[in-house]
Amino acid sequence: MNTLSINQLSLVYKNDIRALDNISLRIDNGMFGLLGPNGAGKSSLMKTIAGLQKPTKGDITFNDTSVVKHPAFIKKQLGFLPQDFGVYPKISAYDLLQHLAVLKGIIHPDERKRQILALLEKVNLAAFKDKEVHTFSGGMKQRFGVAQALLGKPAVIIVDEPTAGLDPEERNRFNTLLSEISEDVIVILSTHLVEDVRNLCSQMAVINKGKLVATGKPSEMVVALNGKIWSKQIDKKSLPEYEGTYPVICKQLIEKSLHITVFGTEPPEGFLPVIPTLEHVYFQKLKNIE
Ligand SMILES: Nc1ncnc2c1ncn2[C@@H]1O[C@H](COP(=O)(O)OP(=O)(O)OP(=O)(O)O)[C@@H](O)[C@H]1O
Repeated sequence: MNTLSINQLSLVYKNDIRALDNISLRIDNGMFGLLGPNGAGKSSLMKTIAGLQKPTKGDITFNDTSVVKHPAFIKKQLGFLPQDFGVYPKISAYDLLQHLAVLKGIIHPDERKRQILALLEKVNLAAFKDKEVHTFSGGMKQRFGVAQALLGKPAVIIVDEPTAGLDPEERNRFNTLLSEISEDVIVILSTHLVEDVRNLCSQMAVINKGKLVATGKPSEMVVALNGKIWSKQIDKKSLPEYEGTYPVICKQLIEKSLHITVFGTEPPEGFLPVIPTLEHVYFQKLKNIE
């Protein structure tokens, strides 16, 4: 079992932006979803976990070794799948993996070849090993990204917004691949797609403005909202009035009419009960509605 322990972590950039504010989290094997709006601090947290930048305060330990004091320790055991690789060199998928494997320190040629072929098989790209990666579809590029992240058998894999720009079928295939991988390692999935976290992650955290606003098991967090979510179709003009009266979690246009969802321990007048979803949990925590 691997354990990543984040202890009272703060990060203030040179421009005085407090990107992380006293975050404490424990992450074990399996898929961990990191949710938050743009600018919440997700990338800052992932870069700090990866040992790419030092926090201003606090510590991160991976299997009891400090990542802050010994960044090389985690770097050796980490696979990173960024949102976008930028431009690919004009070489085949196999040759690119070869090159990246050397950079990762897989020095033995036979071991390198064995790992690369096994990974191409795993991500379903074996038939395309001689094709140049820049000719791949979005989904194929993401699967190639998984293959490169898995080189060297990492114990921690960080994926940043991996399904952005994928069509639904590619997204499904990619998500299945991620969940297969996460059985024996830590996979941290940073995203703003609540549905992906619901489908894939056994643990999650919500961060907002650098602060941890919630952490737990998605299924338990949803159950905790049972009997507390209510919805009503309203007239657009009366929205400000409703917003002034009730803790509104979300607003949704359904077939051109406006529906509002509110949080409440008692049923509000004229509202109907709604089965809670992780999206309700997300907005409730972001808006700090109790
Ligand atoms: N290198 C940097 N120097 C200064 N400020 C930064 C730096 N990187 C990020 N920030 C700021 O820190 C805050 C958190 O940014 P971060 O990129 O970690 O958020 P995020 O949750 O990953 O957002 P997104 O989903 O948009 O990538 C933002 O206000 C951002 O402008």
